[in-house]
Amino acid sequence: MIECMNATKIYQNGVAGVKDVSLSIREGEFLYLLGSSGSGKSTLINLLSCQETLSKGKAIVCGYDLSKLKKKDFYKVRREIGVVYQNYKLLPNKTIYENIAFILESTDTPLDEIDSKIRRALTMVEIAHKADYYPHELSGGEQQRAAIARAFINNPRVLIADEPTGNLDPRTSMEIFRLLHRINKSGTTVILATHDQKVIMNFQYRILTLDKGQLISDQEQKERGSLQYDFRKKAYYIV
Ligand SMILES: Nc1ncnc2c1ncn2[C@@H]1O[C@H](COP(=O)(O)OP(=O)(O)OP(=O)(O)O)[C@@H](O)[C@H]1O
Repeated sequence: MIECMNATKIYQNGVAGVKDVSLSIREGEFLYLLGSSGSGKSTLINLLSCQETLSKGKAIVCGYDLSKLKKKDFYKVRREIGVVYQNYKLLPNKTIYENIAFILESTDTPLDEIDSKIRRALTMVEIAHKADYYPHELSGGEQQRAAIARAFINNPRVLIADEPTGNLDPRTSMEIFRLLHRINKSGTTVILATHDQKVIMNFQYRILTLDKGQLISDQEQKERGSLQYDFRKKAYYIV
């Protein structure tokens, strides 16, 4: 589904956002992208979702070779990849419903399908009753659910979440993690970037760790159990 071979991004100021990253992500995987601030998580996400272009190396995403893809065809990759951001990026002057409709209208979805698609997506993220609210009228967790519904509305093959719980309390964060896992169970590949190394989820997962733009480890965990949050230790753990 995603293959990177020495993928490198050098910004105009000479800083390497990511350097010689090689990895392979299979369809349906749930994986964490860990790394401290500045380690290159957002750069890698922006490369994979065609928000940035490669400086060197190769990346193949959903069958598209990004090193050869023309700018006019970037939308083909973007429709396969939904991205969720820490600060939600919802349009403030549109209701939640309109925020999602905006995406569907720009992809030529037939008008008679728009309403049912939006209702289904909002039901999936459990905020159907807030469809006509504006973003500022929602809690952080609800706004993130709306952002997930928006990213998911075109059934992308990959959902990438860049620090989706950075602004949320632990309990709400856990609800968002559970939601992402539900989405993964339905077959979507999920990549969750975070610098919170204490986050541990309750089923099979893989952790890629970046440091100074380089991939320094790639581990797979097969542990299963149920997820608990320890408020004293401020950590998630499996029981
Ligand atoms: N547009 C840019 N121009 C120049 N340098 C950049 C740009 N964006 C990121 N960088 C640099 O690239 C490196 C990786 O940044 P990146 O934002 O990918 O890290 P990150 O792991 O996502 O960090 P955080 O967790 O703080 O969001 C950093 O040194 C950063 O300063």
